[in-house]
Amino acid sequence: MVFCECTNIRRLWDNHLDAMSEDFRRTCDNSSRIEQMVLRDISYHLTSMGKDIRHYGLPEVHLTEEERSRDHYRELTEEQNHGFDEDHLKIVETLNAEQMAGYEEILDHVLKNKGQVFFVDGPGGTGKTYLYKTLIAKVQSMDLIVVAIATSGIAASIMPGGRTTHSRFKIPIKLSGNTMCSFTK
Ligand SMILES: Nc1ncnc2c1ncn2[C@@H]1O[C@H](COP(=O)(O)OP(=O)(O)OP(=O)(O)O)[C@@H](O)[C@H]1O
Repeated sequence: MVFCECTNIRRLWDNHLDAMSEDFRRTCDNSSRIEQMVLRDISYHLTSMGKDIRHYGLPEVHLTEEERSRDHYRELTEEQNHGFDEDHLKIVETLNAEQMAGYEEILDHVLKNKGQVFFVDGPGGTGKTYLYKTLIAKVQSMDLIVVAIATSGIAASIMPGGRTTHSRFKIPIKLSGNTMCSFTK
């Protein structure tokens, strides 16, 4: 629906509604409520890719105002709800001198609200992710938002709450001169 130019989405809907309803049928036996559940699920995924289900000619999805505004601030809500691992806070006690220097420098900028780009470099296995983990936990423990992103899925998956850059910032696959990302400020 998002990346291909489907000519008949309504037919896709008609053909696959039954299969898409399968999980929802376990908890509900009212067909119109099940249909709404499927639509909400599709809407959820479309919103995460910067799209609006109302533009696809599917049956109307009944979202409350609260749900609509929640979806609008969804990235924010997601990042706020990650929670952090208490054990990761303790990592700071085990950092080596170089990791600690990076930790203190980066955290100092966070605490003083000073914008800065840091580039943490080192051969594989020297503790970069280890450092990120404790930094992420520390900043989240202060009720601040951390957007943990990486260019590859594997790198993203080893960071707490990590997402690929393309997914988090909704970077379009096809880029042109006026392409824009879509991320809630
Ligand atoms: N200061 C430390 N004390 C104890 N263990 C550490 C320390 N720093 C790193 N490690 C451990 O070393 C291993 C490699 O660290 P990590 O995965 O953070 O490296 P990396 O630099 O991110 O590697 P890569 O570049 O391959 O992703 C991990 O098991 C980690 O727990």
